[in-house]
Amino acid sequence: MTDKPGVVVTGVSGRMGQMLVRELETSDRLRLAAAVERTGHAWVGRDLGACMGGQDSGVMVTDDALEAFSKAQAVIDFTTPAATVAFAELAAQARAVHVIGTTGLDESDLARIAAAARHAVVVRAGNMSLGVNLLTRVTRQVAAALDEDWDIEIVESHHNQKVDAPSGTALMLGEAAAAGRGVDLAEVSDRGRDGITGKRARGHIGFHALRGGDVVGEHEVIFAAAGERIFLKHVASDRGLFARGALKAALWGQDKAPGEYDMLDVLGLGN
Ligand SMILES: NC(=O)C1=CN([C@@H]2O[C@H](COP(=O)(O)OP(=O)(O)OC[C@H]3O[C@@H](n4cnc5c(N)ncnc54)[C@H](O)[C@@H]3O)[C@@H](O)[C@H]2O)C=CC1
Ligand SMILES: O=C(O)C1=N[C@H](C(=O)O)C[C@H](O)C1
Repeated sequence: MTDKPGVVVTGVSGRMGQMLVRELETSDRLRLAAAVERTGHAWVGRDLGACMGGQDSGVMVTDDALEAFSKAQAVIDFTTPAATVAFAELAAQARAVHVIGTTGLDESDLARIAAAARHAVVVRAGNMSLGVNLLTRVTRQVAAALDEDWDIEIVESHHNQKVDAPSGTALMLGEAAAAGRGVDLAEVSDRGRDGITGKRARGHIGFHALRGGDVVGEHEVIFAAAGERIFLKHVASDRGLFARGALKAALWGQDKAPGEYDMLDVLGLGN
């Protein structure tokens, strides 16, 4: 028996799921309690270690999320919006800390997550890295210091398997820029441009998504004015970065009151 908090990894066969398992293997603060995949997935019912190409680990992959969550203190979830909303309700029932990395969540998904957070701790961020979260702070400061003579454009690049755009990180950066300017992002957001779009609207924030190869994640905020430009850029070259951030959040959440938190809270970067 161990007193390390137990973690359930959902979407365990995914890019982030497998990275989380690898990080948990070497963690001296947390342990893997269970591994969840979607019903019908080839890994369900098999030993996780063997599925990942190694020795049997004694952890069987399951599609019974509630049963898995009831054995753990935290759920780390990088899956899909539909799965994440369902898991938020189940994690709240199990009173497990729910760390959400899933992106592409819409307003109704966010409302259901907020409802679940009345009963349990939820930590949600479109990016779990220290660098990006720090970049949101810097973006907000720069946007606050500049007026609308400075056009703001956000460019993101990801691998060719990514299914949502703009990325969760790009939206975090857009929210930060809008907050710095004191405007509502929904009212000034321009998503890509195509055709006869007309001139750029003053004060708008543009988003552009590149997809290709195995790019882990790159984000750039460009402030462009007459005669000069400022570039703020973050490059992620290792998904382990996001997994380690998620583990930190799972541990941080253990003694917190129910509610919704983000990585700025976890990293102590303030709001
Ligand atoms: N916040 C952050 O720092 C990061 C967020 N992400 C986000 O995490 C999500 C996953 O990314 P990847 O791992 O690259 O995707 P992926 O497609 O490799 O993995 C997703 C996994 O979820 C599983 N899944 C889907 N529905 C499920 C269900 N109902 N129950 C259990 N498992 C289910 C899939 O079978 C798959 O194995 C995306 O939304 C991505 O944008 C990715 C990296 C970092
Ligand atoms: O899908 C990914 O891979 C990533 N998704 C997150 C996002 O949407 O910003 C974080 C990171 O950029 C990798």
